[in-house]
Amino acid sequence: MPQTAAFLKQEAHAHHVIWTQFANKYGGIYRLEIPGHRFVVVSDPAILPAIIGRPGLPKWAAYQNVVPLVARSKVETLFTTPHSSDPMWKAVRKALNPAFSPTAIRSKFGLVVDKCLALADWLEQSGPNKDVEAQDLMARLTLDVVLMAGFGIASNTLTAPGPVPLLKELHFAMDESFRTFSEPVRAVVLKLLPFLPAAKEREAHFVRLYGIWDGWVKEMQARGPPAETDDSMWACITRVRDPSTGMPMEGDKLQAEVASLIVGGLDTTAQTCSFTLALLATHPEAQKAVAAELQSAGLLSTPAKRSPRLLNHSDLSRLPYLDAVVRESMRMFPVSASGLGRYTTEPAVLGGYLVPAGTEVQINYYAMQNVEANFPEPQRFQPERWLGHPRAAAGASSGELSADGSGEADPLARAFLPYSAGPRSCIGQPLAQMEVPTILAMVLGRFEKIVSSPFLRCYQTAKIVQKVLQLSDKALEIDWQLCEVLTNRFLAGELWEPPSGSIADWMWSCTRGGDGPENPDASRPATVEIGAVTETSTAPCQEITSKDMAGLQWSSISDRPPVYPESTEEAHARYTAALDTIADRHAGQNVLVVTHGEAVRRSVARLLPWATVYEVQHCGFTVARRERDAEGDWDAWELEDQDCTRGVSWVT
Ligand code: HEM
Repeated sequence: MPQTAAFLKQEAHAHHVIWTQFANKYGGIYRLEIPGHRFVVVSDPAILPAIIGRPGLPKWAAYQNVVPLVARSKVETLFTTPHSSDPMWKAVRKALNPAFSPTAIRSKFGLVVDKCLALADWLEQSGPNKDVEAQDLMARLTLDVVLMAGFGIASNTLTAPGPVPLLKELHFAMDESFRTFSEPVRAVVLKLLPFLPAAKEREAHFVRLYGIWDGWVKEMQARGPPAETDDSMWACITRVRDPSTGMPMEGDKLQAEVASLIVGGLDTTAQTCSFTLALLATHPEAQKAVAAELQSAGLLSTPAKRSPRLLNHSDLSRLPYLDAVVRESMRMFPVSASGLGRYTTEPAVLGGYLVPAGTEVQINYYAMQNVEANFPEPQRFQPERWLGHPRAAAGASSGELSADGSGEADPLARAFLPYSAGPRSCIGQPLAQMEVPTILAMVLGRFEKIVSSPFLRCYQTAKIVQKVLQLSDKALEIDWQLCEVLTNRFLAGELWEPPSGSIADWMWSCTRGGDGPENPDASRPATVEIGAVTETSTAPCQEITSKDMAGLQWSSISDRPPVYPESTEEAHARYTAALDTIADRHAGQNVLVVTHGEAVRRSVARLLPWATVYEVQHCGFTVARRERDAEGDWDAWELEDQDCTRGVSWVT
């Protein structure tokens, strides 16, 4: 254990990264001294059984810093109790087991799906141009899930916009808890001088937080004793009896146990999802592989099948690539990045070194999962490394740890412990392992886009398709760059005005109800066939009502009309540039572009320069795709083979 370092030089928030650099340099166990603390930092999985196996080392004192998150007084919870030999800890853990049994978790699957659908609505209503904070949305979703699944409390934060009081107060309290450690003097000053504004503000936050916990406990108590068959977390907690008194839990202890399950199930799961989404957003090839997997399982929303079948529980075991993505994300960004702390009450031999009593033993899971020794090219997001390593074999899912640390034959699984292992492993792991892939499969499978020319016939076609595919209004964008060439032949000159007000005031007034060049098919019903569904609109040129207009949105990239008048060549260049821009803007999505025959003809001619397009029927379509190469650059566009049933035909 050769290393002594000055903690004060380290950036507290990034210490897991710095400690990982030390692990790369000094190995799987090293000593670190900071004023008042003597640490041993461990990232060698072979040493873990002596630390977190049975009986293992007790949790270190810093766990007490999180008690104020869940209770005003000093009480122990499942999470903070130092020793796994503690009779009360044993009683709580045992009582809670039924809440996390396979049957119980399976019964909550529908709830998670419902919450994901609420998230889908939220995102669709926000539209593509509004930035959303993924972590906030995931925290809302996981809060709604853990409150309802565990405690029967309807929080519905995904249907109520605005800040969520619990999240606000909890995150303040978490920050305070961290500052107790990183700024110990501040904590003492605020305690000694309660009249300081900062101390008063702090107190007000905590009062509100305890008020929320208290309110929920009272709500549950008001329901009366849970039924015997009830295996919710709340029901299980009410069955706990203190081994020393035989009495049920009450007061702060009861509140703290409830609150720590909610806290345990919240940011952990939410951050796992948002890290995974961030990694997929920055690795389009992986995103595409997930989409392909979802598609082959019938779970991806596509223009041809807008509403995929609803995810069912058995799908979760049939999505190996998504599972690999989640594991890779949890490897790179374990939510317990800063490590788990234990301490030695007596001299202990760890990794061949004699560690004196009173040493803080820090398990650095982040390092363990990010050092070259355990994972080749650890900085690379490589879900493929997990393919062929079944999840069941992973230490993370078994929660077990062999006595010598070598029991796990799979070397990857052996060094992958995002839920920890042994008796103090995450009790919520079965719930999280169902929740995370469900959320991701539903989020990644659902979203598609329609971008339409603003001309009435395109808009109406797009509207019909949108309805058939059950897309929200916000999924339909109008893009000026897709409109037909702007010459006198198509637009009556006297109607030309830049779109200062409603588009209906000027553009559609020249086409509404008429049968001139804008509406060659005005008298014919428009029929759109998508998959098995056929939608017929009997009046393609009927008036657009203000209700239709309500959800209309202009594409943020091309909300200005093209120059007028423009030459045919200018219009051709515009169509093809527009397609590229739309594709870039919606990379990774299936986008239906509704435009004019001439624009379709030009686009096909650009992709197949040797071909002559001889027919583009009304509502004819074709499919273009492009892929990224290994460097992340786009390959050339490819057009799917000609299919005469689609109404776009060419000869080569
Ligand atoms: C992706 C999601 C999750 C991750 C990565 C995660 C990770 C962990 C880890 C690493 C520990 C060990 C902590 C230590 O020894 O210091 C732990 C413990 C714990 N977790 Fe989780 N957790 C997740 C989800 C949940 C959920 C959904 C719940 C409950 C609803 C939960 C409740 C708990 C509790 C109560 C403990 C303390 C167990 C004990 O000491 O007996 N966690 N979790």
